[in-house]
Amino acid sequence: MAAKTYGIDLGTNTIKVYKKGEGVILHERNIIAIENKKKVIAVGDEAYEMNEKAPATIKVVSPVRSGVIADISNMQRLLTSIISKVNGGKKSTSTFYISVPTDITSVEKKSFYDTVLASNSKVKDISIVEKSIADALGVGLDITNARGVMVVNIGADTTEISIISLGGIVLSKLINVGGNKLDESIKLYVKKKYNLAIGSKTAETIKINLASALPGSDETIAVFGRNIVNGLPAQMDINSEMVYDSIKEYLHTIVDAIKVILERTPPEISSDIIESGIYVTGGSSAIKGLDTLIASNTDLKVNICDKADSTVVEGLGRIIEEPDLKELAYNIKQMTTRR
Ligand SMILES: Nc1ncnc2c1ncn2[C@@H]1O[C@H](COP(=O)(O)OP(=O)(O)OP(=O)(O)O)[C@@H](O)[C@H]1O
Repeated sequence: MAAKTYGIDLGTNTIKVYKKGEGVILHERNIIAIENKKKVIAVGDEAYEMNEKAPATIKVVSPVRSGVIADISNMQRLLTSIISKVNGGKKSTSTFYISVPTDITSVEKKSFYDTVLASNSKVKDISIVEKSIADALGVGLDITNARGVMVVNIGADTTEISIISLGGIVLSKLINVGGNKLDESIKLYVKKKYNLAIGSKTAETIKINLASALPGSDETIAVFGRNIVNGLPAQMDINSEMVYDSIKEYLHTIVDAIKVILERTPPEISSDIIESGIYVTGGSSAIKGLDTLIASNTDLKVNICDKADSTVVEGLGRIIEEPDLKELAYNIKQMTTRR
């Protein structure tokens, strides 16, 4: 059987897979359900359906936390199952390109490599790509020239802010703020203000429907939860102003981190960024008004990207398909010589 080449973005909430010649073939939740501590009963979206609903014998686990692999053995089991699925249940010799956050330790980066290596018995080769490099390529930017660009990826547990020039990372900062913090905050706010306990999925639905980075919107949705005073199931209307109050602090933390990186950016690159603006990617960049919030606080143009939750895996795809971009990937031996 012919060798296959895959690009894999192992995010905190989602796992995305690109297959050479085909494009993005998988985009699912990065989550696994295990019965009696041993048996894998579901992975991906199917396991996510079980989250917060499963009996005590079934554990539903997210192996990536804050952008790094926190549970190596479950990540290996999940990835083994995902690779088998994309390979149609067969084992075939495969080459992998994997994205890793820049601002993590080399031990944490190596765990991504080790996980992919252990997940498939027929690994031919594994190349590593800095996540922000893949991200910028996925946006469609040419990053190999001397024009500096700024990319801000707002994901589930993390926001990674990077300045890229000449195919390398000039500056990078990873903060542990992303969509999951917003969900948590909405959950706490609803509990405190309305005595209503809601699950993480409901909090995410509220965010996706009502979150805005600016005050003044007036929308309402009905949500279901448990009244913590009488313990009974209850329904309540939640409005967008309440959601704004609960998330605004975190959005300002992201804006502040962007400003810190801008302050440290070399002047010649700053002038490039004034012209091209900031590129904002990641699933959480879909929050309404986020571009306006960042633009008004930085005086820079802000570009929110199409398919912003898939730019990293699309960028891995470009490296796989375009021979000129191969040099942006590196192997495990070169890892220690990189920043
Ligand atoms: N329409 C939307 N509005 C607001 N948030 C959204 C929307 N769609 C997705 N999100 C959020 O985007 C986040 C997932 O984004 P993404 O897939 O880029 O993250 P990830 O790669 O899994 O995480 P990380 O980059 O932190 O490792 C989740 O928090 C999700 O709730």
